[in-house]
Amino acid sequence: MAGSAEARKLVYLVTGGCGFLGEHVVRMLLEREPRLRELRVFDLHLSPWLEELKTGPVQVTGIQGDVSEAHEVAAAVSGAHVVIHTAGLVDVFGRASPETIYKVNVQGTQNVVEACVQTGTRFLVYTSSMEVVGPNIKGHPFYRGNEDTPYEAVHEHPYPHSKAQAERLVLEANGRMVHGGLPLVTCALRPTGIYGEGHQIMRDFYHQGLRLGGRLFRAIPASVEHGRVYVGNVAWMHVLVARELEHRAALMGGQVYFCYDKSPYKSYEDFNMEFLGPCGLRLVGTRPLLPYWLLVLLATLNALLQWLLRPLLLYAPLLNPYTLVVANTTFTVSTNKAQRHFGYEPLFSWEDSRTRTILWMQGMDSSAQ
Ligand SMILES: NC(=O)C1=CN([C@@H]2O[C@H](COP(=O)(O)OP(=O)(O)OC[C@H]3O[C@@H](n4cnc5c(N)ncnc54)[C@H](O)[C@@H]3O)[C@@H](O)[C@H]2O)C=CC1
Ligand SMILES: CC(C)CCC[C@@H](C)[C@H]1CC[C@H]2[C@@H]3[C@H](O)CC4=CC(=O)CC[C@]4(C)[C@H]3CC[C@]12C
Repeated sequence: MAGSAEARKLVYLVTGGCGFLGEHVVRMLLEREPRLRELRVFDLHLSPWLEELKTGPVQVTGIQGDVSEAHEVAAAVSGAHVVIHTAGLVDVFGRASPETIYKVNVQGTQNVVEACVQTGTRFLVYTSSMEVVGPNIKGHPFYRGNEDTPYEAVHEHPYPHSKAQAERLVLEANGRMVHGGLPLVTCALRPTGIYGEGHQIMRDFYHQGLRLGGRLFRAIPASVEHGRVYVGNVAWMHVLVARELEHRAALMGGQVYFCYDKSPYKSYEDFNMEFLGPCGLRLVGTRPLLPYWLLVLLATLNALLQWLLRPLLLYAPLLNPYTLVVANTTFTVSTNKAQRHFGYEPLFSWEDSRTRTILWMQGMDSSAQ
């Protein structure tokens, strides 16, 4: 009877449901949560593909709204059993002001928590980030660490700072009484760098490579490991956590989990080449072509130009002092906490994840011609 009309009783809300990760969470819920009756997709901008999802057995409701507007959030949350809060302003390039980042990421999350409390929603899953831990600006390596590995988290950049504050709000809300007198159960998932179908930065690297005659130039030593996780597995973790929070509230409530899978440990650039290579690009150099001090200089120059040009135009290149430190500092996780706490196993093998990402990139290539 799984999936039949009688078994379908739950209402889920996914904030940021039209984003890169959000879309995968939405599609995964429709495929793998047979108890779903209604799926609310809340986003600043609703995507056209939502319409195609409205023909199935689950009622899919698109809600155009802003997480920083408390009344809009409360209206969307009211009557939902579970909230998966993925909405966020992902900006490490200086496109948005620090104030806007805080408003969306911190105030928006506070609004979600308060809406749960006011309206009686008991289960809240928050998409946090590896960035709440690091890499820190001192460039300390985090080598295959887990949720308990000590690390000096120093947040000066608005994005990681806002994600850390938001994560704390979510975890501190665990156990608060919601309307109706039952306790709120919350937890936070911390993906490392997500990749897969729809990944904008991968798209940017691909187009940059095409502009450079099919070449990219190595900037980071191959020995610097950067944690990556496939978007389908991150979505699957969200679906599992949302399902299991009810049954394992005492164990999982207030906990953080890194998102991990079997993606190999590699440098940021070598990992990208797993997909860009089969699309015809080549990474030039076995060692960085430019010395590190020159990259630091260029990154600083970019930051200066951004500041000088701000009154006239938005200059926000990929390279800045923050992204250089993140890309140039080892940060990888090795943990089985999600497996121990709620039986998580990656749904997609590394081979599947790789193939799916390559096919997406090749499709993007032909649709651009
Ligand atoms: N992309 C990555 O590598 C990682 C992302 N994350 C987190 O995962 C979450 C999703 O990130 P992505 O899918 O990569 O980003 P994204 O930018 O593709 O998706 C974010 C979604 O949130 C929506 N949104 C932004 N501001 C909003 C607002 N004020 N009200 C309502 N909706 C709003 C956007 O319209 C977008 O659809 C974020 O919370 C991010 O911090 C965490 C770790 C790594
Ligand atoms: C040309 C440079 C030397 C290399 C630029 C690469 C950078 C743009 C990216 C390297 C590492 C990425 C970040 C990392 O994967 C962790 C992240 C987690 C998040 O929650 C959001 C995205 C990001 C900050 C991601 C952003 C791009 C990089 C900095």
